[in-house]
Amino acid sequence: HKYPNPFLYELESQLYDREGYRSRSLFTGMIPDCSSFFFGGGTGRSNAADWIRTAYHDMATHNVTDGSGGLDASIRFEQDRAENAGDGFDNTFAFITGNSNRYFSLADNLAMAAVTAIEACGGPKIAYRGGRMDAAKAGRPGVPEPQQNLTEHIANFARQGFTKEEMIGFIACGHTFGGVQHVAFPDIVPASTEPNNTSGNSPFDTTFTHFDNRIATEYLSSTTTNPLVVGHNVTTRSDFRIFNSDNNVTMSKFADPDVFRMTCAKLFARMIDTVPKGVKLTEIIEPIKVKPVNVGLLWVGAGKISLQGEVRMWNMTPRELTLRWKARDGSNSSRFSVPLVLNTSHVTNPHVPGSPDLRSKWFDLLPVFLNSTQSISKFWFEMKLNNGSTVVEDLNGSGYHLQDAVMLANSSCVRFGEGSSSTVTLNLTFAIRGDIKPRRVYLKADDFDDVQRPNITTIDIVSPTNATTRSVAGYTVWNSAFGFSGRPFTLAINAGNTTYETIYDPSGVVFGGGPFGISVCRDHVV
Ligand code: HEM
Repeated sequence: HKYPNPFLYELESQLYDREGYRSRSLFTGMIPDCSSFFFGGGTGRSNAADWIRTAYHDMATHNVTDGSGGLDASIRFEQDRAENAGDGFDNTFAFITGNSNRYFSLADNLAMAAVTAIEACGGPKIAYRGGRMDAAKAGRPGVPEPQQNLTEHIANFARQGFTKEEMIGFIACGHTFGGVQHVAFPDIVPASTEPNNTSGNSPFDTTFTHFDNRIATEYLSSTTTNPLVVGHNVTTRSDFRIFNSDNNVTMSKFADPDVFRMTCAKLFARMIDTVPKGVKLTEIIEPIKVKPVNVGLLWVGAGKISLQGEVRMWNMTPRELTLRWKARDGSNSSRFSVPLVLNTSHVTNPHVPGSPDLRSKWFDLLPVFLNSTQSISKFWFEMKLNNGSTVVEDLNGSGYHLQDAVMLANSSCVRFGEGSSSTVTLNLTFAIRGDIKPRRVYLKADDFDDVQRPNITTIDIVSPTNATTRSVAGYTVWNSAFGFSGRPFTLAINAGNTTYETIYDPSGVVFGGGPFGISVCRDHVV
Protein backbone atom coordinates (compact mmCIF):
# COMPACT_ATOMS: atom_id res chain seq x y z
CA HIS A 1 0.00 0.00 0.00
CA LYS A 2 0.87 3.66 -0.29
CA TYR A 3 1.21 5.82 2.80
CA PRO A 4 -0.69 7.71 4.04
CA ASN A 5 -3.92 5.83 3.35
CA PRO A 6 -6.32 6.81 6.15
CA PHE A 7 -9.27 4.89 4.63
CA LEU A 8 -7.40 1.59 4.52
CA TYR A 9 -5.86 2.25 7.93
CA GLU A 10 -9.27 2.93 9.46
CA LEU A 11 -10.89 -0.21 8.02
CA GLU A 12 -7.93 -2.30 9.14
CA SER A 13 -8.20 -0.95 12.69
CA GLN A 14 -11.93 -1.53 12.81
CA LEU A 15 -11.34 -5.14 11.75
CA TYR A 16 -8.19 -6.06 13.65
CA ASP A 17 -8.06 -3.86 16.77
CA ARG A 18 -10.83 -5.79 18.45
CA GLU A 19 -9.99 -5.85 22.11
CA GLY A 20 -7.44 -4.09 24.29
CA TYR A 21 -5.37 -1.02 23.50
CA ARG A 22 -7.01 1.38 21.02
CA SER A 23 -9.68 -1.20 20.28
CA ARG A 24 -12.83 -0.31 18.38
CA SER A 25 -16.29 -0.93 19.72
CA LEU A 26 -17.83 -3.78 17.66
CA PHE A 27 -16.22 -6.57 19.65
CA THR A 28 -17.67 -5.26 22.93
CA GLY A 29 -20.97 -6.70 21.67
CA MET A 30 -19.39 -10.16 22.04
CA ILE A 31 -18.23 -9.61 25.62
CA PRO A 32 -18.31 -11.49 27.95
CA ASP A 33 -19.35 -14.05 25.34
CA CYS A 34 -21.53 -14.53 22.29
CA SER A 35 -24.75 -14.73 24.28
CA SER A 36 -24.33 -11.04 25.13
CA PHE A 37 -27.39 -8.91 24.36
CA PHE A 38 -27.20 -5.17 24.92
CA PHE A 39 -30.91 -4.45 25.08
CA GLY A 40 -31.97 -6.22 28.24
CA GLY A 41 -30.94 -9.43 29.97
CA GLY A 42 -33.03 -12.59 30.03
CA THR A 43 -34.57 -12.10 26.59
CA GLY A 44 -33.05 -15.26 25.12
CA ARG A 45 -31.57 -13.18 22.29
CA SER A 46 -28.04 -12.21 21.27
CA ASN A 47 -26.34 -9.29 19.54
CA ALA A 48 -24.52 -11.81 17.32
CA ALA A 49 -27.73 -13.24 15.82
CA ASP A 50 -29.22 -9.73 15.38
CA TRP A 51 -26.16 -8.44 13.52
CA ILE A 52 -25.97 -11.39 11.14
CA ARG A 53 -29.70 -11.34 10.37
CA THR A 54 -29.61 -7.56 9.84
CA ALA A 55 -26.77 -7.86 7.31
CA TYR A 56 -28.68 -10.59 5.50
CA HIS A 57 -31.99 -8.70 5.34
CA ASP A 58 -30.17 -5.61 4.09
CA MET A 59 -28.49 -7.62 1.33
CA ALA A 60 -31.42 -9.91 0.45
CA THR A 61 -33.16 -7.32 -1.72
CA HIS A 62 -30.32 -7.42 -4.27
CA ASN A 63 -31.33 -7.96 -7.88
CA VAL A 64 -28.52 -9.53 -9.95
CA THR A 65 -30.21 -8.58 -13.20
CA ASP A 66 -30.34 -4.83 -12.74
CA GLY A 67 -27.72 -4.54 -9.97
CA SER A 68 -30.07 -2.75 -7.58
CA GLY A 69 -30.11 -3.36 -3.83
CA GLY A 70 -27.53 -5.15 -1.75
CA LEU A 71 -25.63 -4.32 1.39
CA ASP A 72 -26.21 -0.56 1.56
CA ALA A 73 -27.81 0.02 4.99
CA SER A 74 -31.19 0.68 3.31
CA ILE A 75 -32.76 -1.68 5.87
CA ARG A 76 -32.93 1.38 8.14
CA PHE A 77 -35.82 2.64 6.01
CA GLU A 78 -37.51 -0.73 5.44
CA GLN A 79 -38.54 -1.86 8.88
CA ASP A 80 -42.26 -1.27 8.50
CA ARG A 81 -42.38 -4.20 6.05
CA ALA A 82 -43.72 -7.58 7.22
CA GLU A 83 -40.60 -9.22 5.72
CA ASN A 84 -38.55 -7.32 8.33
CA ALA A 85 -40.45 -8.30 11.48
CA GLY A 86 -38.66 -7.80 14.78
CA ASP A 87 -36.55 -5.07 16.35
CA GLY A 88 -33.15 -6.71 15.79
CA PHE A 89 -32.46 -4.24 12.96
CA ASP A 90 -33.02 -1.19 15.15
CA ASN A 91 -30.94 -2.79 17.89
CA THR A 92 -28.10 -3.35 15.48
CA PHE A 93 -28.00 0.24 14.25
CA ALA A 94 -28.39 1.60 17.76
CA PHE A 95 -25.22 -0.30 18.55
CA ILE A 96 -23.11 0.44 15.47
CA THR A 97 -24.04 3.92 14.22
CA GLY A 98 -21.93 5.93 16.67
CA ASN A 99 -18.86 3.98 15.61
CA SER A 100 -19.22 4.96 11.94
CA ASN A 101 -17.17 7.84 10.63
CA ARG A 102 -15.97 9.48 7.41
CA TYR A 103 -14.02 6.36 6.45
CA PHE A 104 -16.43 3.78 7.87
CA SER A 105 -19.89 3.84 6.28
CA LEU A 106 -22.90 2.35 8.00
CA ALA A 107 -22.96 -0.39 5.36
CA ASP A 108 -19.27 -1.24 5.89
CA ASN A 109 -19.97 -1.21 9.61
CA LEU A 110 -22.95 -3.55 9.22
CA ALA A 111 -20.91 -5.94 7.07
CA MET A 112 -18.17 -5.88 9.67
CA ALA A 113 -20.64 -6.42 12.50
CA ALA A 114 -21.73 -9.64 10.80
CA VAL A 115 -18.11 -10.70 10.27
CA THR A 116 -17.23 -9.85 13.86
CA ALA A 117 -20.13 -11.90 15.20
CA ILE A 118 -19.40 -14.90 12.99
CA GLU A 119 -15.66 -14.88 13.74
CA ALA A 120 -16.06 -14.16 17.47
CA CYS A 121 -18.61 -16.93 17.93
CA GLY A 122 -16.54 -19.82 16.62
CA GLY A 123 -16.99 -19.24 12.91
CA PRO A 124 -14.44 -19.11 10.09
CA LYS A 125 -12.39 -16.11 9.03
CA ILE A 126 -14.44 -14.14 6.49
CA ALA A 127 -12.73 -12.15 3.76
CA TYR A 128 -13.64 -8.50 4.43
CA ARG A 129 -13.54 -5.63 1.94
CA GLY A 130 -14.62 -2.03 2.48
CA GLY A 131 -16.09 0.74 0.37
CA ARG A 132 -19.85 0.21 0.67
CA MET A 133 -22.10 3.22 0.17
CA ASP A 134 -25.05 4.11 2.39
CA ALA A 135 -28.49 4.40 0.80
CA ALA A 136 -30.48 7.55 1.58
CA LYS A 137 -33.87 5.84 1.25
CA ALA A 138 -35.64 2.49 1.11
CA GLY A 139 -35.00 0.09 -1.75
CA ARG A 140 -37.32 -2.46 -3.32
CA PRO A 141 -38.68 -5.22 -1.03
CA GLY A 142 -37.76 -8.90 -1.44
CA VAL A 143 -36.54 -10.58 1.77
CA PRO A 144 -37.68 -14.25 1.78
CA GLU A 145 -40.42 -15.17 4.25
CA PRO A 146 -41.14 -18.53 5.90
CA GLN A 147 -44.67 -18.94 4.54
CA GLN A 148 -43.48 -18.78 0.92
CA ASN A 149 -43.20 -22.02 -1.05
CA LEU A 150 -40.09 -23.71 -2.40
CA THR A 151 -40.54 -22.40 -5.95
CA GLU A 152 -40.76 -18.85 -4.63
CA HIS A 153 -37.66 -19.35 -2.48
CA ILE A 154 -35.62 -20.75 -5.36
CA ALA A 155 -36.65 -17.78 -7.52
CA ASN A 156 -35.97 -15.33 -4.72
CA PHE A 157 -32.43 -16.62 -4.09
CA ALA A 158 -31.75 -16.71 -7.83
CA ARG A 159 -32.69 -13.01 -7.94
CA GLN A 160 -30.19 -12.42 -5.08
CA GLY A 161 -27.55 -14.31 -7.07
CA PHE A 162 -27.53 -17.75 -5.43
CA THR A 163 -28.13 -21.22 -6.89
CA LYS A 164 -30.39 -23.73 -5.18
CA GLU A 165 -27.41 -25.51 -3.60
CA GLU A 166 -25.99 -22.18 -2.41
CA MET A 167 -29.40 -21.25 -0.98
CA ILE A 168 -29.45 -24.41 1.14
CA GLY A 169 -25.94 -23.74 2.41
CA PHE A 170 -26.50 -20.04 3.00
CA ILE A 171 -29.61 -20.60 5.13
CA ALA A 172 -27.92 -23.39 7.13
CA CYS A 173 -24.94 -21.06 7.73
CA GLY A 174 -27.21 -18.22 8.89
CA HIS A 175 -29.41 -20.41 11.03
CA THR A 176 -26.53 -21.87 13.03
CA PHE A 177 -27.16 -18.63 14.97
CA GLY A 178 -30.26 -17.46 16.80
CA GLY A 179 -33.82 -18.62 16.46
CA VAL A 180 -37.39 -17.51 15.96
CA GLN A 181 -38.82 -15.19 18.62
CA HIS A 182 -42.45 -15.39 19.66
CA VAL A 183 -42.57 -11.59 19.98
CA ALA A 184 -41.76 -11.24 16.27
CA PHE A 185 -43.44 -14.40 14.91
CA PRO A 186 -46.33 -15.39 17.22
CA ASP A 187 -47.79 -17.70 14.54
CA ILE A 188 -44.60 -19.75 14.30
CA VAL A 189 -43.43 -20.27 17.89
CA PRO A 190 -45.18 -20.20 21.29
CA ALA A 191 -44.47 -17.74 24.09
CA SER A 192 -42.07 -18.84 26.78
CA THR A 193 -42.63 -18.66 30.52
CA GLU A 194 -38.92 -19.04 31.28
CA PRO A 195 -37.57 -15.95 33.04
CA ASN A 196 -34.40 -15.99 30.90
CA ASN A 197 -36.32 -16.16 27.62
CA THR A 198 -38.84 -13.32 27.71
CA SER A 199 -38.90 -12.91 23.92
CA GLY A 200 -39.84 -16.57 23.48
CA ASN A 201 -36.79 -17.54 21.45
CA SER A 202 -37.04 -21.00 19.87
CA PRO A 203 -33.48 -21.67 18.73
CA PHE A 204 -32.55 -23.17 15.36
CA ASP A 205 -30.06 -25.56 16.99
CA THR A 206 -28.81 -26.44 20.47
CA THR A 207 -25.76 -24.17 20.15
CA PHE A 208 -27.49 -21.05 18.89
CA THR A 209 -24.89 -18.52 20.05
CA HIS A 210 -22.08 -20.57 18.52
CA PHE A 211 -21.09 -21.32 14.95
CA ASP A 212 -21.01 -25.06 14.27
CA ASN A 213 -22.63 -27.65 12.01
CA ARG A 214 -25.28 -28.76 14.51
CA ILE A 215 -27.90 -26.95 12.43
CA ALA A 216 -27.15 -29.74 9.93
CA THR A 217 -26.33 -32.73 12.16
CA GLU A 218 -29.42 -32.26 14.34
CA TYR A 219 -31.51 -31.93 11.19
CA LEU A 220 -29.95 -35.08 9.68
CA SER A 221 -30.46 -37.11 12.87
CA SER A 222 -34.05 -35.86 13.23
CA THR A 223 -33.32 -34.47 16.69
CA THR A 224 -33.69 -30.87 15.56
CA THR A 225 -36.10 -28.50 17.27
CA ASN A 226 -35.64 -25.84 14.53
CA PRO A 227 -39.11 -24.22 14.36
CA LEU A 228 -38.70 -23.70 10.60
CA VAL A 229 -38.24 -27.50 10.26
CA VAL A 230 -40.52 -29.09 12.87
CA GLY A 231 -42.64 -26.16 14.11
CA HIS A 232 -46.37 -26.70 14.69
CA ASN A 233 -47.14 -24.35 11.80
CA VAL A 234 -46.56 -26.53 8.72
CA THR A 235 -46.90 -23.54 6.35
CA THR A 236 -43.86 -21.84 7.86
CA ARG A 237 -41.53 -24.86 7.73
CA SER A 238 -39.37 -23.17 5.10
CA ASP A 239 -36.06 -24.62 6.32
CA PHE A 240 -37.55 -28.10 6.03
CA ARG A 241 -38.75 -27.54 2.45
CA ILE A 242 -35.45 -25.99 1.43
CA PHE A 243 -33.05 -28.35 3.28
CA ASN A 244 -34.59 -31.49 1.72
CA SER A 245 -35.21 -29.96 -1.71
CA ASP A 246 -32.20 -31.87 -3.16
CA ASN A 247 -32.93 -35.05 -1.19
CA ASN A 248 -30.56 -33.80 1.55
CA VAL A 249 -27.47 -34.09 -0.65
CA THR A 250 -26.18 -30.64 0.46
CA MET A 251 -27.14 -30.99 4.12
CA SER A 252 -25.45 -34.43 4.24
CA LYS A 253 -22.17 -32.83 3.14
CA PHE A 254 -22.40 -30.54 6.17
CA ALA A 255 -22.03 -33.54 8.49
CA ASP A 256 -18.34 -32.81 7.89
CA PRO A 257 -17.64 -29.70 10.04
CA ASP A 258 -14.78 -28.57 7.78
CA VAL A 259 -16.98 -28.65 4.69
CA PHE A 260 -19.61 -26.63 6.54
CA ARG A 261 -17.03 -24.12 7.74
CA MET A 262 -15.47 -23.61 4.31
CA THR A 263 -18.85 -23.35 2.63
CA CYS A 264 -20.03 -20.75 5.15
CA ALA A 265 -16.82 -18.70 4.85
CA LYS A 266 -17.47 -18.36 1.12
CA LEU A 267 -21.20 -17.71 1.35
CA PHE A 268 -20.90 -15.13 4.15
CA ALA A 269 -18.21 -13.34 2.11
CA ARG A 270 -20.61 -13.35 -0.87
CA MET A 271 -23.34 -11.97 1.40
CA ILE A 272 -21.33 -8.95 2.50
CA ASP A 273 -19.86 -8.35 -0.95
CA THR A 274 -23.28 -8.20 -2.60
CA VAL A 275 -23.58 -4.45 -3.15
CA PRO A 276 -25.51 -2.20 -5.53
CA LYS A 277 -24.12 -1.76 -9.03
CA GLY A 278 -21.46 0.94 -9.20
CA VAL A 279 -20.07 0.40 -5.72
CA LYS A 280 -16.42 -0.59 -5.90
CA LEU A 281 -15.12 -2.59 -2.99
CA THR A 282 -11.50 -2.48 -1.81
CA GLU A 283 -9.11 -5.41 -1.85
CA ILE A 284 -9.49 -7.84 1.05
CA ILE A 285 -8.36 -6.02 4.18
CA GLU A 286 -5.28 -7.84 5.46
CA PRO A 287 -3.48 -7.01 8.70
CA ILE A 288 -0.85 -4.28 8.30
CA LYS A 289 2.33 -5.75 9.79
CA VAL A 290 4.08 -2.50 10.74
CA LYS A 291 1.47 0.18 11.28
CA PRO A 292 2.33 3.76 12.19
CA VAL A 293 -0.60 5.16 14.14
CA ASN A 294 -0.79 8.92 14.63
CA VAL A 295 2.83 9.27 13.61
CA GLY A 296 2.90 12.92 12.69
CA LEU A 297 3.96 16.45 13.46
CA LEU A 298 2.89 18.98 16.05
CA TRP A 299 3.91 22.63 16.08
CA VAL A 300 5.62 23.28 19.40
CA GLY A 301 6.55 26.92 18.81
CA ALA A 302 9.78 28.86 18.46
CA GLY A 303 10.74 27.01 15.29
CA LYS A 304 10.37 23.54 16.77
CA ILE A 305 8.28 20.69 15.41
CA SER A 306 7.62 17.59 17.42
CA LEU A 307 7.46 14.20 15.68
CA GLN A 308 5.65 11.58 17.71
CA GLY A 309 3.16 8.74 17.60
CA GLU A 310 2.93 4.99 17.97
CA VAL A 311 3.62 1.92 15.89
CA ARG A 312 1.51 -1.22 16.05
CA MET A 313 3.41 -4.42 15.33
CA TRP A 314 1.32 -7.34 14.11
CA ASN A 315 2.22 -10.65 15.74
CA MET A 316 5.87 -9.70 16.04
CA THR A 317 8.05 -8.06 18.68
CA PRO A 318 11.44 -7.07 17.27
CA ARG A 319 14.29 -6.75 19.75
CA GLU A 320 14.89 -3.22 18.51
CA LEU A 321 12.71 -0.97 16.40
CA THR A 322 14.21 2.21 14.95
CA LEU A 323 12.55 4.97 13.00
CA ARG A 324 14.76 6.75 10.46
CA TRP A 325 13.84 9.79 8.41
CA LYS A 326 14.87 12.18 5.68
CA ALA A 327 14.73 15.94 6.06
CA ARG A 328 12.37 18.07 3.98
CA ASP A 329 15.04 18.55 1.30
CA GLY A 330 15.57 14.78 1.07
CA SER A 331 18.90 14.81 2.90
CA ASN A 332 19.80 11.98 5.19
CA SER A 333 21.96 11.79 8.29
CA SER A 334 22.73 9.12 10.85
CA ARG A 335 21.34 11.58 13.39
CA PHE A 336 17.92 11.32 11.76
CA SER A 337 17.06 8.24 13.74
CA VAL A 338 15.25 7.40 16.95
CA PRO A 339 14.63 4.12 18.81
CA LEU A 340 11.02 3.28 19.57
CA VAL A 341 10.08 1.93 22.97
CA LEU A 342 7.97 -1.19 23.50
CA ASN A 343 5.03 -0.25 25.68
CA THR A 344 4.28 -3.48 27.54
CA SER A 345 0.92 -2.23 28.79
CA HIS A 346 -0.32 -1.61 25.25
CA VAL A 347 -1.52 -4.88 23.74
CA THR A 348 -4.38 -5.46 21.30
CA ASN A 349 -6.14 -8.75 20.71
CA PRO A 350 -7.40 -9.12 17.14
CA HIS A 351 -9.33 -12.35 17.85
CA VAL A 352 -8.43 -13.93 14.53
CA PRO A 353 -10.20 -17.31 14.19
CA GLY A 354 -7.74 -20.15 14.64
CA SER A 355 -5.01 -17.89 16.11
CA PRO A 356 -6.03 -17.33 19.73
CA ASP A 357 -2.53 -16.32 20.82
CA LEU A 358 -1.96 -13.70 18.15
CA ARG A 359 -1.45 -10.21 19.59
CA SER A 360 -0.51 -6.76 18.36
CA LYS A 361 2.19 -5.01 20.39
CA TRP A 362 2.68 -1.26 20.46
CA PHE A 363 5.86 0.79 20.41
CA ASP A 364 5.90 4.44 21.47
CA LEU A 365 7.61 7.07 19.36
CA LEU A 366 8.39 9.54 22.13
CA PRO A 367 8.55 13.16 20.91
CA VAL A 368 11.57 14.06 18.80
CA PHE A 369 12.09 17.77 18.25
CA LEU A 370 12.93 18.84 14.72
CA ASN A 371 13.99 22.21 13.45
CA SER A 372 11.10 23.67 11.48
CA THR A 373 13.51 24.69 8.72
CA GLN A 374 14.92 21.16 8.40
CA SER A 375 11.74 19.20 9.13
CA ILE A 376 10.99 15.78 7.62
CA SER A 377 9.70 14.37 4.32
CA LYS A 378 9.50 10.62 4.87
CA PHE A 379 10.37 7.93 7.37
CA TRP A 380 10.91 4.17 7.47
CA PHE A 381 11.64 1.45 10.01
CA GLU A 382 14.57 -0.75 10.82
CA MET A 383 13.90 -3.83 12.94
CA LYS A 384 16.44 -5.98 14.70
CA LEU A 385 14.83 -9.39 15.10
CA ASN A 386 15.49 -11.90 17.85
CA ASN A 387 17.55 -14.05 15.49
CA GLY A 388 19.96 -11.13 15.05
CA SER A 389 18.96 -10.22 11.51
CA THR A 390 17.98 -6.70 10.52
CA VAL A 391 14.90 -6.05 8.40
CA VAL A 392 13.91 -2.75 6.81
CA GLU A 393 10.24 -1.82 6.33
CA ASP A 394 10.04 1.06 3.87
CA LEU A 395 7.00 0.09 1.76
CA ASN A 396 9.15 -1.35 -1.01
CA GLY A 397 11.41 1.65 -1.12
CA SER A 398 8.82 4.40 -1.29
CA GLY A 399 8.88 5.15 2.44
CA TYR A 400 6.17 6.60 4.65
CA HIS A 401 5.47 10.12 3.40
CA LEU A 402 4.75 12.74 6.00
CA GLN A 403 3.43 16.15 5.00
CA ASP A 404 4.74 19.13 6.94
CA ALA A 405 2.59 21.71 5.13
CA VAL A 406 -0.03 21.92 7.87
CA MET A 407 0.07 20.76 11.46
CA LEU A 408 -1.79 21.38 14.68
CA ALA A 409 0.01 23.14 17.49
CA ASN A 410 0.29 21.44 20.84
CA SER A 411 -1.19 24.58 22.39
CA SER A 412 -4.61 23.85 20.83
CA CYS A 413 -7.13 23.15 23.54
CA VAL A 414 -10.79 22.71 24.40
CA ARG A 415 -12.71 25.13 26.61
CA PHE A 416 -16.02 24.29 28.24
CA GLY A 417 -18.71 26.89 28.70
CA GLU A 418 -18.57 28.52 32.11
CA GLY A 419 -21.40 28.40 34.59
CA SER A 420 -24.60 27.08 33.07
CA SER A 421 -23.39 27.42 29.46
CA SER A 422 -23.08 24.11 27.65
CA THR A 423 -21.03 25.43 24.72
CA VAL A 424 -17.69 23.81 24.08
CA THR A 425 -15.07 25.78 22.19
CA LEU A 426 -12.14 24.42 20.26
CA ASN A 427 -9.22 26.84 20.51
CA LEU A 428 -7.29 25.84 17.46
CA THR A 429 -3.71 26.85 16.82
CA PHE A 430 -1.96 25.46 13.76
CA ALA A 431 0.99 26.15 11.49
CA ILE A 432 1.11 26.34 7.69
CA ARG A 433 4.44 26.20 5.88
CA GLY A 434 5.43 29.66 4.65
CA ASP A 435 6.10 28.75 1.02
CA ILE A 436 2.57 27.38 0.62
CA LYS A 437 -0.14 29.78 -0.43
CA PRO A 438 -3.37 28.00 0.50
CA ARG A 439 -6.49 28.71 -1.53
CA ARG A 440 -8.59 27.29 1.25
CA VAL A 441 -7.98 26.49 4.92
CA TYR A 442 -10.72 24.48 6.61
CA LEU A 443 -11.74 22.24 9.43
CA LYS A 444 -13.30 18.89 8.47
CA ALA A 445 -15.40 17.58 11.33
CA ASP A 446 -17.07 14.17 11.30
CA ASP A 447 -20.82 14.46 11.36
CA PHE A 448 -24.03 12.68 10.34
CA ASP A 449 -26.41 13.89 7.64
CA ASP A 450 -30.19 14.17 8.01
CA VAL A 451 -30.62 10.42 7.39
CA GLN A 452 -27.88 9.55 9.88
CA ARG A 453 -25.21 8.71 7.32
CA PRO A 454 -21.69 9.64 8.41
CA ASN A 455 -20.38 12.65 6.52
CA ILE A 456 -18.17 15.68 7.00
CA THR A 457 -19.05 19.23 7.97
CA THR A 458 -16.49 21.81 6.89
CA ILE A 459 -15.76 25.18 8.46
CA ASP A 460 -13.66 27.63 6.48
CA ILE A 461 -10.92 29.42 8.36
CA VAL A 462 -10.16 32.81 6.88
CA SER A 463 -7.75 35.43 8.14
CA PRO A 464 -8.69 37.97 9.47
CA THR A 465 -12.41 37.00 9.48
CA ASN A 466 -12.23 34.18 12.02
CA ALA A 467 -8.50 33.73 12.55
CA THR A 468 -5.36 35.69 13.33
CA THR A 469 -1.96 34.88 11.83
CA ARG A 470 1.71 35.59 12.47
CA SER A 471 4.96 34.38 10.90
CA VAL A 472 7.40 32.24 12.87
CA ALA A 473 10.49 30.37 11.64
CA GLY A 474 9.31 29.55 8.12
CA TYR A 475 5.68 28.95 9.11
CA THR A 476 2.54 31.00 9.51
CA VAL A 477 0.87 30.29 12.82
CA TRP A 478 -2.90 30.60 12.86
CA ASN A 479 -5.22 31.07 15.82
CA SER A 480 -8.92 30.43 15.63
CA ALA A 481 -11.85 29.25 17.74
CA PHE A 482 -14.98 27.21 16.94
CA GLY A 483 -17.99 25.72 18.61
CA PHE A 484 -16.98 22.09 19.04
CA SER A 485 -19.09 18.94 18.60
CA GLY A 486 -16.54 16.57 20.09
CA ARG A 487 -16.51 14.50 16.88
CA PRO A 488 -13.20 13.67 15.23
CA PHE A 489 -11.81 16.39 12.98
CA THR A 490 -8.89 17.11 10.71
CA LEU A 491 -7.49 20.34 9.40
CA ALA A 492 -7.00 20.64 5.64
CA ILE A 493 -5.54 23.14 3.18
CA ASN A 494 -5.83 23.25 -0.59
CA ALA A 495 -2.81 24.58 -2.46
CA GLY A 496 -2.28 24.13 -6.18
CA ASN A 497 -3.72 20.72 -7.00
CA THR A 498 -2.82 19.27 -3.63
CA THR A 499 -4.78 18.88 -0.44
CA TYR A 500 -2.72 18.58 2.72
CA GLU A 501 -4.47 17.21 5.74
CA THR A 502 -3.60 16.47 9.35
CA ILE A 503 -3.78 12.95 10.72
CA TYR A 504 -7.20 11.44 11.24
CA ASP A 505 -7.57 9.90 14.66
CA PRO A 506 -11.15 8.75 15.30
CA SER A 507 -10.40 7.34 18.71
CA GLY A 508 -8.38 9.93 20.53
CA VAL A 509 -8.89 13.38 19.11
CA VAL A 510 -10.20 15.00 22.19
CA PHE A 511 -9.19 15.31 25.78
CA GLY A 512 -5.77 13.78 25.81
CA GLY A 513 -6.57 10.47 24.15
CA GLY A 514 -3.24 9.85 22.45
CA PRO A 515 -0.45 11.75 20.78
CA PHE A 516 -2.88 14.08 19.04
CA GLY A 517 -5.15 14.36 22.01
CA ILE A 518 -6.28 17.88 22.63
CA SER A 519 -6.64 18.62 26.28
CA VAL A 520 -8.68 21.08 28.26
CA CYS A 521 -7.23 24.59 28.14
CA ARG A 522 -4.82 25.04 31.01
CA ASP A 523 -6.10 28.44 32.06
CA HIS A 524 -9.64 27.15 32.07
CA VAL A 525 -11.57 27.78 35.26
CA VAL A 526 -14.31 25.24 35.93
C1 HEM B 1 -35.79 -18.67 2.96
C2 HEM B 1 -34.92 -17.94 3.59
C3 HEM B 1 -35.04 -17.52 5.02
C4 HEM B 1 -36.16 -17.45 5.80
C5 HEM B 1 -37.59 -17.74 5.41
C6 HEM B 1 -35.72 -17.05 7.11
C7 HEM B 1 -36.55 -16.85 8.19
C8 HEM B 1 -36.17 -16.49 9.45
C9 HEM B 1 -37.04 -16.24 10.56
C10 HEM B 1 -38.55 -16.32 10.53
C11 HEM B 1 -36.27 -15.88 11.62
C12 HEM B 1 -36.73 -15.48 13.02
C13 HEM B 1 -36.43 -14.00 13.27
C14 HEM B 1 -36.84 -13.53 14.63
O1 HEM B 1 -37.73 -14.11 15.24
O2 HEM B 1 -36.28 -12.51 15.09
C15 HEM B 1 -34.92 -15.95 11.19
C16 HEM B 1 -33.84 -15.69 11.99
C17 HEM B 1 -32.54 -15.61 11.54
N1 HEM B 1 -32.11 -15.74 10.25
FE1 HEM B 1 -33.22 -16.36 8.68
N2 HEM B 1 -34.37 -16.86 7.11
C18 HEM B 1 -33.92 -17.16 5.84
C19 HEM B 1 -32.61 -17.08 5.40
C20 HEM B 1 -31.56 -16.65 6.15
C21 HEM B 1 -30.22 -16.50 5.65
C22 HEM B 1 -29.76 -16.76 4.22
C23 HEM B 1 -29.47 -16.06 6.67
C24 HEM B 1 -28.01 -15.77 6.51
C25 HEM B 1 -27.29 -14.98 7.23
C26 HEM B 1 -30.32 -15.95 7.85
C27 HEM B 1 -29.93 -15.57 9.12
C28 HEM B 1 -30.76 -15.55 10.23
C29 HEM B 1 -30.28 -15.32 11.60
C30 HEM B 1 -28.85 -15.09 12.06
C31 HEM B 1 -31.42 -15.36 12.42
C32 HEM B 1 -31.46 -15.23 13.95
C33 HEM B 1 -31.95 -13.89 14.41
C34 HEM B 1 -32.12 -13.82 15.91
O3 HEM B 1 -32.15 -14.86 16.59
O4 HEM B 1 -32.23 -12.71 16.44
N3 HEM B 1 -31.59 -16.31 7.49
N4 HEM B 1 -34.87 -16.31 9.86
